Amino acid sequence: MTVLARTVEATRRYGDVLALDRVSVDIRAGELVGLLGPNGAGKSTLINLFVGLRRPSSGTVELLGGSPSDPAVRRGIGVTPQETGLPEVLRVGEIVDFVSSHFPRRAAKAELLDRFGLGDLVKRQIGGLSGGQKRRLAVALAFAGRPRLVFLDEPTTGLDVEARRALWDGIKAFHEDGGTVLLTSHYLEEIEALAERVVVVGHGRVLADDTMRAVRDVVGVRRVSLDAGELPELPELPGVAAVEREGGRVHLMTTDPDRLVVELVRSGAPFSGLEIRPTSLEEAFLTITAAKEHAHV
Ligand SMILES: Nc1ncnc2c1ncn2[C@@H]1O[C@H](COP(=O)(O)OP(=O)(O)OP(=O)(O)O)[C@@H](O)[C@H]1O
Repeated sequence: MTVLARTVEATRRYGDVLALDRVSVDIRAGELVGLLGPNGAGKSTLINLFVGLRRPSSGTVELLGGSPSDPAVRRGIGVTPQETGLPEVLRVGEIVDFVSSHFPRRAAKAELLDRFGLGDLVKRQIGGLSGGQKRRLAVALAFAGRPRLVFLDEPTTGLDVEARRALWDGIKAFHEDGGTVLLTSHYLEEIEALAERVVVVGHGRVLADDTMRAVRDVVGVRRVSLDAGELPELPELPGVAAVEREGGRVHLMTTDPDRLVVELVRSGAPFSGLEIRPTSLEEAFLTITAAKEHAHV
């Protein structure tokens, strides 16, 4: 499958800060990739390398078969950064025309605005839009030049559920037409709802890069919950990656729930209300991050 963007062993330092550490990632044509990681993991830095806003300290970055620093290459992509400032006095239709005019291929304005639920606002000044409408417009503008590849850095931050869904629909429609997307998000359900592939980053490193299902399966973390009654401490149990307490209820994260339950019964500790369930992506991701951190200590 054609690779549209690629980093090979890309490292980026800001002074003493190692924001990205030998990251190799391929974005292939037609993929919708979610980039997931905690604050400061290096997600924005990776996007900035791909779109030519930053250069790697070492390693290479390729974009659409060329260099991200080439403006002709960059015309093939669309970007919505984390923070956007749009001129307040321009009207919605005017800003779409302005942005589209920089590209050889332009999206149909009405269709673009409809896709992001902005169809009725074409004549509205940007200063008169709500925060959610502004954000949707900023994301819609990434699609104005009919790009092959779109980078969205936390596209739905600050949006309510309805606005978020309108935005998801716009992104999905682009992807269903064959478009390629790399998006970062703090909303894990967003990555789960949109992306087929997840790249998990932490401390500038790629911790996992696989299908959503595989990332879960590889981690394979299950949550074993039980009521431990009056017991102040549970006995030492094997394979527990993390423990959470909620009143009298204890949640144990483990990759081997069967063995844990056997050992729990063997220990003779009183418990009730046993429940085992798969973890959410967030829990899985926190567990991988914690495990890798542990491994590097
Ligand atoms: N311009 C800069 N100057 C100095 N340090 C920077 C700069 N940009 C980013 N960093 C640092 O690089 C690291 C990675 O930051 P980056 O913004 O890429 O993370 P992120 O995963 O996008 O975080 P967030 O989810 O908070 O947006 C952080 O430690 C950050 O403080």
